[in-house]
Amino acid sequence: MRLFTPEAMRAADAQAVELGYPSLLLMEAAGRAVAEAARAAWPEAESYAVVAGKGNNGGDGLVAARWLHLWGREVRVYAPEGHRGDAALARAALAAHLEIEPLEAVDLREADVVVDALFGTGLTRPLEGAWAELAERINAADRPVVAVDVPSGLPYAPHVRADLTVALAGLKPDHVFYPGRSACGRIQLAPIGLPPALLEPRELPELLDPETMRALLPSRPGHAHKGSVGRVLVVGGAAEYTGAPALAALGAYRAGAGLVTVAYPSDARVDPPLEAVRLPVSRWQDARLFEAKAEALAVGMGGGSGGGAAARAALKLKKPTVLDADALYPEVVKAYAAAAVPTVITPHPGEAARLLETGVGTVVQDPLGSACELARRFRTTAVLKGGPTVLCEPGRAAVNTTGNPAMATGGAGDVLSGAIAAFLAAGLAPWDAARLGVYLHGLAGDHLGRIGLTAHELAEALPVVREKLELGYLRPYWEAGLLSPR
Ligand SMILES: NC(=O)C1=CN([C@@H]2O[C@H](COP(=O)(O)OP(=O)(O)OC[C@H]3O[C@@H](n4cnc5c(N)ncnc54)[C@H](OP(=O)(O)O)[C@@H]3O)[C@@H](O)[C@H]2O)[C@@H](O)CC1
Ligand SMILES: [K+]
Repeated sequence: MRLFTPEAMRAADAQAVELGYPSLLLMEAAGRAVAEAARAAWPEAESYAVVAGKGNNGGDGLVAARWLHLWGREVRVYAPEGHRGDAALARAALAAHLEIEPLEAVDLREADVVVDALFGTGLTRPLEGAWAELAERINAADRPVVAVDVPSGLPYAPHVRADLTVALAGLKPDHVFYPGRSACGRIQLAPIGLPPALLEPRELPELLDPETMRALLPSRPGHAHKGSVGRVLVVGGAAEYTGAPALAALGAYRAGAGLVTVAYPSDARVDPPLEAVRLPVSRWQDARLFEAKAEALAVGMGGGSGGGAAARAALKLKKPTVLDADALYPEVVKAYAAAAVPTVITPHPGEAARLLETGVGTVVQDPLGSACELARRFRTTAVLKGGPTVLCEPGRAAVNTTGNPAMATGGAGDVLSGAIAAFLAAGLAPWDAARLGVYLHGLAGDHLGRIGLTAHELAEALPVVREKLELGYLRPYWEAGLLSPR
């Protein structure tokens, strides 16, 4: 599954038409899918109000109105004049059954459900005047709202707030990024007949789904031993951050590492898990660091002001490395790129801004663009943490579909770095280790769910959700009937 920009969606649509697929069939499938989704979501509803706009989103609404009417529901339809193309045909088909009232007559008092078909992906600017007023009225009516494709007005304000959004053909940024996502309510993806080949353009970001992630899980052969399934060296810790390396070690073990060694300054009271090998060093150039048995490293967590020095020392091992927190300085990450060491960097927006020498606001406003700039500038796999976490490496990008705001808690990032390092150590390429680590970590957060969860619990939940994934129990959130994780 890919994340479609409105332009990419239009391009797929146009390609289907070029291949000979009649565009009216797409609109018919879209409108009917909306009607079916509304009927399934509110089976008791008898009366509907369909508020349609002047473009194809409105056309979809007119098709939905016809089907709801044919199924015996009470339907009032409000739409402006002047539809063109397929929307005009949808209007003609509806007009054979029902009177279409002007938008000035909108009355939502008798409606059990409101269908919002004002604007979809063709919106080019914020709603104003009468259009803005209509969106506000839909919200004020306090009725269940089903949005056609996207809640009208997004990504700007004002916009409709829906209970159910029927995403047509593919998911778009407002179904995935905030604030759009919180205005969508439940999200249901409706295939409308586009040929599957048009729905997987490789240049668009991938939305992580359970099936793809399951295929990445490293296998555990019967003759496995602790030295054969991936050993991780965690390098970090400082006087004031003693928990971070311990949580990274726990994350690595809970993601399946065979052996974890934790190297930390001997004057810091780091307390690694009982199962870890301890490597207190009085200086980062200690020879024992370079002899540590590990196939991958997690570096920088809780490193404080010594994080850069720790990362420079760890670079000498020349092993695949996750760079986090106090290792995330431009000169450090550039040194790894220059040494051609495979890296995954895991910044939060503040650290990403530091690396890109820009403001946090810029990063938050365009997470995908920022992650891709990090990947390009530092020749690395970039994991930009957030809601949702996005990933990029030169030539490809992905958006995570698991996780929730309860995971905004101290130490959660350390667990993630440890988990990604465990997958690197198991032999996965940086892109696969990063995607799998991020996906499982979010899944652990969704499994725990409640605000107040701790990083420690996140690590503990990793084997539980891994098993669910392995057994094929999971479905992507956009499949019918599933709640989007906020
Ligand atoms: N595979 C697919 O993708 C399929 C997509 N389908 C559907 O098509 C939808 C996209 O349809 P669309 O392109 O006609 O755009 P839509 O959102 O109806 O609005 C366009 C109109 O709004 C206007 N306008 C813009 N901003 C405005 C503003 N602020 N305030 C006022 N007016 C504004 C703009 O004109 P403008 O004023 O900019 O000249 C234009 O007249 C998509 O979401 C899906 O529902 C399906 O039918 C089948 C297959
Ligand atoms: K809409």
